[in-house]
Amino acid sequence: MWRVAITIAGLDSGGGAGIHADIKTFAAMGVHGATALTCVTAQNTYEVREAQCLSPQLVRAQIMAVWDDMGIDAGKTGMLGTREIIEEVASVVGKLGFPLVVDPVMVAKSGAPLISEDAVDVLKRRLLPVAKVVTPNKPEAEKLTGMKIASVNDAEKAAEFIHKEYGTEIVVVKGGHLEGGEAIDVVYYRGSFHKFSTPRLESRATHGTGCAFSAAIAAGLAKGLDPLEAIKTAKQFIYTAIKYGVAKGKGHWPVNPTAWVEIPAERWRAYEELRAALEAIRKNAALFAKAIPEVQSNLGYVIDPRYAVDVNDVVAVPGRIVNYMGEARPSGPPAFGASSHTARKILALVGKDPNARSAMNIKYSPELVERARALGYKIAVVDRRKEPEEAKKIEGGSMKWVVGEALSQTGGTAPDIIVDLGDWGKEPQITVVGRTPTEVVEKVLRLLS
Ligand SMILES: Cc1ncc(COP(=O)(O)OP(=O)(O)O)c(N)n1
Ligand SMILES: Cc1nc(C(=O)O)sc1CCOP(=O)(O)O
Repeated sequence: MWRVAITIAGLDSGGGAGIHADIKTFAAMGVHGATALTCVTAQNTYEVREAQCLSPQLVRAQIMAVWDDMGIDAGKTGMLGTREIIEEVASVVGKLGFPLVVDPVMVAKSGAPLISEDAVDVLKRRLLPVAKVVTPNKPEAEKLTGMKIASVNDAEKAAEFIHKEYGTEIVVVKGGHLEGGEAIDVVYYRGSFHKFSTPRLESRATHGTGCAFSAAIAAGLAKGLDPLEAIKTAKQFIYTAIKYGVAKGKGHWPVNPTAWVEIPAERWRAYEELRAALEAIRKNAALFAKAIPEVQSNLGYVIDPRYAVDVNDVVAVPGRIVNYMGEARPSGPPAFGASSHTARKILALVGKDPNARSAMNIKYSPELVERARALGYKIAVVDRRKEPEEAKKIEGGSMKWVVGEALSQTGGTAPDIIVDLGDWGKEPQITVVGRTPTEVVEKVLRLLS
């Protein structure tokens, strides 16, 4: 069943915070997202240039238009701009009664005010009493309580104070601005404290964190999750959104709410692509068997390089592709993290050429190199005897060195094949490179045919 969540918030023209962050979050969390726009800001990752708010009546009309048509299962507020808008939102939410998460946005990361000074009191006295959850960060909690917050203990006192003073049922004081190796959020709920923590990320991608976090809680509530479950999931969600942030802009980069669904989707796509390519090898098993080297072959495929961190993001064949009685056979179904050499080679390749996402090692022979030349393949030849001792000592250093040498011959874009002439105790090999495993398999087939 579809659930509806509404964001009552401002627009950030840079798309990092405000309603953009909220709607991306709603979509990633699987709820239908609706909007009541409060203010328009001309904003990017480093400054707010202009801001203009709509009339309170128009904000109410947007909420009512959604309510009258599909109902609202939960909502959240972000930038509310003026005291009049806050009063109107408090009045309409109080009447409709859907669970509301208030992100008490006061100042943008760039330092610009997002709410007028005289509105903070209205937010405390009118909006917080009708909210189910409020999610202040340290400076916001300090402003709401008048307390200084320097520790988890202080955060607990502030959370309890906000509940008792303003009546919000659940208070989440976020730990992003506190010191320590873990970012600990403190939750006050029904007389008890709960802590949710994730490792602290030293990331530049923090624009929109408060927006996406509160939207994720609202999405959880809209789906009917227990509030603590909704907060716990939102914490994991925002960790992912920061870790895989959008590396764009001159200031604080935008968080990436879609990483939550894009990464699992990418892994599935990569798995399926590799499976299809292995099927093509099976169909030509006798031909491929001739190309299996002593160390055996592997075929790997990395997920979208924006999300690739290490060998666990490369899908390959566990136990490699072997020559079994004259037929090439994958030893098992594809798995992530199944390859070391091929995976490192691919990671080094995509680090320089984002299109070179797949590779397979095959047996070296001068005839195959000649055939590649005849086919017009772009070829790089690497002499492993020249590999410096330092590269050999580093984990995965050799693969990086081979790829670096190869791409220095081809102007920075990946060749079709890298010919590795081997060294003492190192079998010479050919690595066939392509955008997808299917393309790699096709290139190998052409070489062997
Ligand atoms: C339109 C708009 N709404 C909210 C914000 C706040 O976003 P940000 O500055 O990233 O701070 P957090 O709330 O995410 O901590 C904004 N800048 N613009
Ligand atoms: C053992 C070996 N060495 C290679 C090289 O290119 O030097 S390719 C290879 C076989 C594949 O290994 P994996 O399963 O770790 O990808």
